[in-house]
Amino acid sequence: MVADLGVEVDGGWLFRGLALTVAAGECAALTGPNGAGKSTLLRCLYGVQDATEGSVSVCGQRPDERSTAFRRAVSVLLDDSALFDELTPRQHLDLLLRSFPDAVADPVALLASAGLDHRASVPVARLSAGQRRRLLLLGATARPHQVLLLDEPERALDTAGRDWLAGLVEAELAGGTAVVTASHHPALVDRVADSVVEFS
Ligand SMILES: Nc1ncnc2c1ncn2[C@@H]1O[C@H](COP(=O)(O)OP(=O)(O)OP(=O)(O)O)[C@@H](O)[C@H]1O
Repeated sequence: MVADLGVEVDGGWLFRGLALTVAAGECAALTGPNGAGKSTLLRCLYGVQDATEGSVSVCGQRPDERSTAFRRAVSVLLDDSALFDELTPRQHLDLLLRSFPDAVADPVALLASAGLDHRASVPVARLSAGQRRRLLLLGATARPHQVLLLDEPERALDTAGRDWLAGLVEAELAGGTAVVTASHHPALVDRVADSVVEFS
């Protein structure tokens, strides 16, 4: 995935010499303090930020979020991932599944799995932060992908939501997805992840 990667910010190295390889069905967790560079690495992997040095290859491709082939291979939940306030969870999933006709997913079952069935027809603007997070995670996992990039997916989730998230990532791994996640969630870092990259 990455070799000898370095990102320089304001004349100093945020990180340098970073190597990371994640095989299909494996999960790498990125940990470390706020501001250490975890989100920056995820942005480099999705092609929305350039590294200063080193190489990045995801699914054999140079990351480029404008490339249809890349977007079909790599799904993502980043800091700035957003929803349409006026659309309902059901409308979001219908829209997504229309965009990816080969996605095998039942929106009713998906919403129920995330505990959102009773909020399926409520505009997103009226959902709680945790409910919006659950919908973003459904969106990221329902579309076709081989690689899943997650930035602190546990944010805003309650205890049950965090358990659901851990199960969701485990199911992704069982299905052969390669997962890279920045996380402070012990279940993801200590139990689910196959490797941990500690930022400092
Ligand atoms: N292109 C850039 N220009 C300016 N500053 C940048 C750039 N890329 C990253 N940074 C800075 O690098 C630092 C690392 O940010 P990043 O969001 O990657 O940290 P993080 O480990 O994900 O933190 P958190 O745990 O708080 O989410 C921040 O201070 C950020 O502002």
